[in-house]
Amino acid sequence: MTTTTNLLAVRLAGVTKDFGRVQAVRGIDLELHPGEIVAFLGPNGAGKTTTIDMVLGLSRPTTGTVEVLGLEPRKAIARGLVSAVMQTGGLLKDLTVRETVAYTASLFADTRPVDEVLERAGISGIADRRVGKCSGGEQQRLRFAMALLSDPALLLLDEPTTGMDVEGRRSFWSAIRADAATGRTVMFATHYLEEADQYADRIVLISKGRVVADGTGPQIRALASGRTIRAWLPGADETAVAAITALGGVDHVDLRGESVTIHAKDSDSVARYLLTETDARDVEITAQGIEEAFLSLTGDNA
Ligand SMILES: Nc1ncnc2c1ncn2[C@@H]1O[C@H](COP(=O)(O)OP(=O)(O)OP(=O)(O)O)[C@@H](O)[C@H]1O
Repeated sequence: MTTTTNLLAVRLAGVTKDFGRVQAVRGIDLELHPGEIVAFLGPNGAGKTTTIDMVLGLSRPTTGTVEVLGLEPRKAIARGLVSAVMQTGGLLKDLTVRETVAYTASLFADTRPVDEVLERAGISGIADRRVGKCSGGEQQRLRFAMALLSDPALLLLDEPTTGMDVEGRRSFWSAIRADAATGRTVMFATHYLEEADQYADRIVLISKGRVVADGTGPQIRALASGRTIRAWLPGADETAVAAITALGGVDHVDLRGESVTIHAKDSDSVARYLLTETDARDVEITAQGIEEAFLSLTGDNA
């Protein structure tokens, strides 16, 4: 693999991208270090594909700069430093898995051996199978094998497991993780918090074209660790809301009529307060699910 010591794998500085009046990316600053596996997590339309396309040199930012291994993206691609695993296309059904990789290898001057990339992608055992007979997950591992031919320092994957079953997903990611242990930088886009949490070293959460959180899986999950407390609070008004908001660990209070909904890290002290200091009734506490927390972090439950 081409060494990239001390160079950032990816650097985005003040990047925006407009499509006419649509602001797909609204100011992203991001640095990926060599060897990191980074999930780009966000809901539909967050700007994941737009950003990945800029890193791949397929489009240019409206403002700001994108660098890949210290180079302009197109230069990095031309030097074989970057590969992508796309979701669809590019496979001929009648070729076998090995023929597909060998054919792709024949288009380039200098590649890793076909058997080596088949092994790395975990598909040596199905090398003689026709592509048309491969499952969606096997076809994705084949695309991964093709992407490894240039031995890229950076691998980009845009929602690589969409439509795969649980087992397909698991084998796909175990191949990616085993390969990344060699020092390759991997950046992947996903909708799935679970997938980001399980397979990435770092999660960059994006929403509406901006980074809204950046951390390890446990750090992102901690952001999502709150509780929701609902209660009936007779005579509740703005003063009551202010008193609850002032309690430690309360993130958000919403009052509709006399029904109050509180998001808090410390649900016990909120419940204690409601039951001892107010006339609250029907106090109910629920754990904030990971998906619910994700939606509240990305502001998509508004
Ligand atoms: N070529 C284009 N022309 C106009 N608008 C575009 C274009 N490409 C993307 N957009 C818009 O930019 C926003 C971001 O889209 P993008 O595809 O980057 O999001 P995403 O996070 O990858 O979403 P998904 O998970 O659905 O793929 C969306 O509002 C989308 O409709």
